[in-house]
Amino acid sequence: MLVKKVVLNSRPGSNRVPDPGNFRLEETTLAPGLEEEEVLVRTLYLSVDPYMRCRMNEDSGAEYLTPWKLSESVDGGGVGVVQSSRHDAYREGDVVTSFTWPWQTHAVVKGSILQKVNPSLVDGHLSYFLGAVGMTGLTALLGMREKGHVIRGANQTLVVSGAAGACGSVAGQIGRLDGCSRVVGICGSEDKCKALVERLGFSGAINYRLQDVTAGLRENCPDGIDVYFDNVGGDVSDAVIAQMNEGGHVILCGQISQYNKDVPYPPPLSQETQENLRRKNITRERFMVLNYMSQAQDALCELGSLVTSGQLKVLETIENGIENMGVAFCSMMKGGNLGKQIVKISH
Ligand SMILES: NC(=O)C1=CN([C@@H]2O[C@H](COP(=O)(O)OP(=O)(O)OC[C@H]3O[C@@H](n4cnc5c(N)ncnc54)[C@H](OP(=O)(O)O)[C@@H]3O)[C@@H](O)[C@H]2O)C=CC1
Ligand SMILES: CCCCCC(=O)/C=C/[C@H]1[C@H](O)CC(=O)[C@@H]1CCCCCCC(=O)O
Repeated sequence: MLVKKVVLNSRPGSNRVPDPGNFRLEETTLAPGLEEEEVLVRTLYLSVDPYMRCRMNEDSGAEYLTPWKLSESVDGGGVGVVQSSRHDAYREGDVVTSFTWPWQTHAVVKGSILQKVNPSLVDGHLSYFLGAVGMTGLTALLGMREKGHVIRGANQTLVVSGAAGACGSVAGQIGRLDGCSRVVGICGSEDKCKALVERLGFSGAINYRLQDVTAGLRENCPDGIDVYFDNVGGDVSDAVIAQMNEGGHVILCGQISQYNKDVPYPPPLSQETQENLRRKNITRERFMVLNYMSQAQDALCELGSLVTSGQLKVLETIENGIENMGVAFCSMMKGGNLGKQIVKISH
């Protein structure tokens, strides 16, 4: 069978913005037949995610991330359908997902990398398994619950950076559903600010590209900030932490503003921000969703029922075609996505 695949064409270098030309589309032939434990899958949707920027480097900078190899198939989150199987757990027609799905139109994979999913959990919106009812939704839900210390009725203000993205858009909604009295998002466009307030029920939104973040926070958070879901790091996070209340909590989810720079993860904080954290006794704990997979099944069921009951709104940006994987990835890294960036590969 002739299939299309995306390989890493070149590395951007650890201090540069990635370019779609860093990826290359190739054709390859899948050998007929399957070995024992193997599964032939057809790809429906692929995910592009910020951590992939680190996998483009020769040294990913994180112990749990392996660098992609030059001229080899790239991989990440994917969802698809089983076409044939020699693994006991999978049958033709099953919908399956994986964190390490090859960027190919079809692929032969080991059954052990797959998990079977139930389409009724997402009312048939299978791309949600890569977003709100998948890895980024889990990150938002479990990150808020494990590190946010939200107490219903405690009149807490939550601020979310990267708020119109995949994790941020769900984290803000979970904060509201769990009882925060004010939820303010920080993001990079007027359209995104509008979507946060009008579609997702955020109390306010700040466009960090146009507005002074410090002034915007003073206006939107008159009682200070109790919980901060941090997706971006850098200057935006310094400004948020400066207005946090005594005993507040930072959920250190990601630091995308630093991923095109040659710095370790998590990147070092300024002296002033370190001093702010210490003086106000603010916790700032690293959260990594992969460390909480024992809670994943229950959390995914909760996310699924919040979505299907309409309590959790889902935002997605869908690009079409495997040839556009690099375009979609680079666009997401620059803020081209509203909600989860997905690429549709086949029907
Ligand atoms: N800890 C964990 O287990 C996990 C962590 N993450 C982390 O969560 C964060 C969000 O990921 P995800 O939701 O998938 O991605 P998003 O859907 O949020 O997409 C990335 C967004 O980052 C914003 N951005 C890009 N550059 C900057 C910058 N310099 N300053 C501020 N914002 C910027 C852009 O939005 P805008 O228009 O607002 O600039 C862009 O849309 C990332 O840091 C990621 O690494 C993700 C999954 C799991
Ligand atoms: C170095 C920057 C990491 C910032 C945090 C982040 O984005 C983490 C993302 C992971 C999250 O915990 C769940 C995931 O799916 C992301 C990692 C995926 C791991 C795949 C590993 C594949 C491999 O390296 O072989």
